[in-house]
Amino acid sequence: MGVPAPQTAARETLRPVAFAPGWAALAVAVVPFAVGLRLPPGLQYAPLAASVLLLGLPHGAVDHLAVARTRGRRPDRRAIARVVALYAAVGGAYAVGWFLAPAAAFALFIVVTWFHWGQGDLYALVALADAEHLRSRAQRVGTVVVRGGLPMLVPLLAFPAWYRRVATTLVGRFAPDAVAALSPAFRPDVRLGLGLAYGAVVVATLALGYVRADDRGSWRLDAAETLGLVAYFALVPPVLAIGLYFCLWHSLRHIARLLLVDDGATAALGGGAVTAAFARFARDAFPLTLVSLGLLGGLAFAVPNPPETVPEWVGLYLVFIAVVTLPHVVVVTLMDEVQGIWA
Ligand SMILES: CC1=C(/C=C/C(C)=C/C=C/C(C)=C/C=O)C(C)(C)CCC1
Ligand SMILES: [Fe+2]
Repeated sequence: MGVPAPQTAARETLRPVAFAPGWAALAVAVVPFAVGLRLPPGLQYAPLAASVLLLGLPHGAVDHLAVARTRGRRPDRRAIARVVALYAAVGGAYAVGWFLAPAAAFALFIVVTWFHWGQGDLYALVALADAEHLRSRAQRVGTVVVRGGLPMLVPLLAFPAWYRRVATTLVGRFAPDAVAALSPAFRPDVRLGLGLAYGAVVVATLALGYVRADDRGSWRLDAAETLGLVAYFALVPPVLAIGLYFCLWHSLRHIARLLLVDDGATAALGGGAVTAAFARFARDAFPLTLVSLGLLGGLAFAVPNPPETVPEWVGLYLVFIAVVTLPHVVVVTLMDEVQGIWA
């Protein structure tokens, strides 16, 4: 992938900012659980709650500008209107789907997040970490399956009861009994089968990358992150694990990507002004983050069983995230296309 010259310096500045906080936070979070301590459940919801304003929700609130910028254009009214229409049509249809078939909508949420978080990490590897070991499209598809499966499948294998509880909370805003349709996914034999198939894809993808690598530096990074995340999602209870990962891993990497298509931010980063670049992002993301909060409040009134407890509010928030993630994935896939991430 060709990187335009002004971006080279910006990328150098951004790389540690995009990667290090995620590595550090996840490594620290593993420690108490690895030595057998427990954290109060109230605390475990904190990162997901914080994601409403910090990094998480805002990382998608620049979608209306992102496609045009990725194409090297200034986002004009028509470009913004197209993205708003995409959100209304795709997000709107999926929101209706949650009311009509909540269990199926939940299953789709997991599949879509699997793809989306996988594609986010593929970008980080290819464009930020210069992963030259990922040469073919097959390897890149394998990497998306591997990286997305870490947050979506490993918790199902390690913490099925938590997973079911969260599924029940989301589906329960609509139809409490509907969650029974998801029961097969929690059966030990089904989980074992999924775990074995997934393990085979992890081993095959990493082995192929090892064979194809000239200089093994980027392969080592890929393998270390993958195995580190297996340990992380196997040890840290999922609400906490996903809350931290969403903010400091997925969203931070995506914000770094957004800064690299914003000429003003790229210029600031080229001069080492990291804070100024992130301030530009915050300014761009602010209006639609506010709109999102309004829509989330509206959703709370619209669902048959409005949320009352913190876990139920977090469940409703996740339904809202699901609805906005589907159009967000279309935007990010267009960015992938323009930037040749799957080449
Ligand atoms: C919290 C949680 C879960 C699901 C979280 C999901 C699916 C989050 C998706 C977020 C997205 C798509 C953000 C946008 O980039 C699981 C896996 C059921 C396990 C239990 C805890
Ligand atoms: Fe995202």
